[in-house]
Amino acid sequence: MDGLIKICGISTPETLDVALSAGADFIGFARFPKSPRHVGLDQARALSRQAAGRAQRVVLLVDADDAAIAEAVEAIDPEFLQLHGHETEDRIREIRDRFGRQIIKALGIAEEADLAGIASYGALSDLLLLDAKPPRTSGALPGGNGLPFDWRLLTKLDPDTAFMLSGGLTSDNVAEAIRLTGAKAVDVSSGVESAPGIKDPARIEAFIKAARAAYAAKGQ
Ligand SMILES: O=C(O)c1ccccc1NCC(=O)[C@H](O)[C@H](O)COP(=O)(O)O
Repeated sequence: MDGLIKICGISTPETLDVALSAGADFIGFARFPKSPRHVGLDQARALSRQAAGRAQRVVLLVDADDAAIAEAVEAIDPEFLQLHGHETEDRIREIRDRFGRQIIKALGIAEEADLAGIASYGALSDLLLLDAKPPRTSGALPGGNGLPFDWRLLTKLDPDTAFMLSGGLTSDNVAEAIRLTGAKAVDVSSGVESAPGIKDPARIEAFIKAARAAYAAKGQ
């Protein structure tokens, strides 16, 4: 896992094309109706076909039941399921075994104590996503809030810990985030948007260019 970039919350063929052409490694499709990035099944099916073979397709789910996972898997045929809720270790095992897809488990980080979950969730995940904890305000989304956490917390981790970093990343701060945390994969949503749910082609290209340059500077 080296030098990877995920663009999350893609919902149009035009912005998908920009992300793929700019070299995104992962494309995330949100299946969470409260999200401004939520995609319907038919829309997701078409976008997934467009991305097939060009990037890893990720379905983002929040505490989804089996029926919701099954319909997303049927429509999108994703390589990865991203679990962005309060899924327990047992539930993650069950989802992995039942649906046979690679797992990205998101873990919210706000303070040092939150790092405790990294070992156990990391062992159950193909990729562990370290994201900012959502704000406590009512109606806040579980992710995609454009808020960074204190990246210095991650400097306490064993340097061999593999994780994907997200939360408030932009083309302006992604190089510093990679340099400081040693992240070998980064994920962005709000930072490549002009408004919630509206992806901006120029920001997608700028983000991918900045992340690639930062990885290259580290020889990745
Ligand atoms: O993006 C959403 O709308 C969303 C909704 C519910 C749960 C997770 C969500 N996004 C997860 C992601 O993978 C985002 O890329 C990640 O949280 C970073 O978001 P941002 O800080 O906006 O870049």
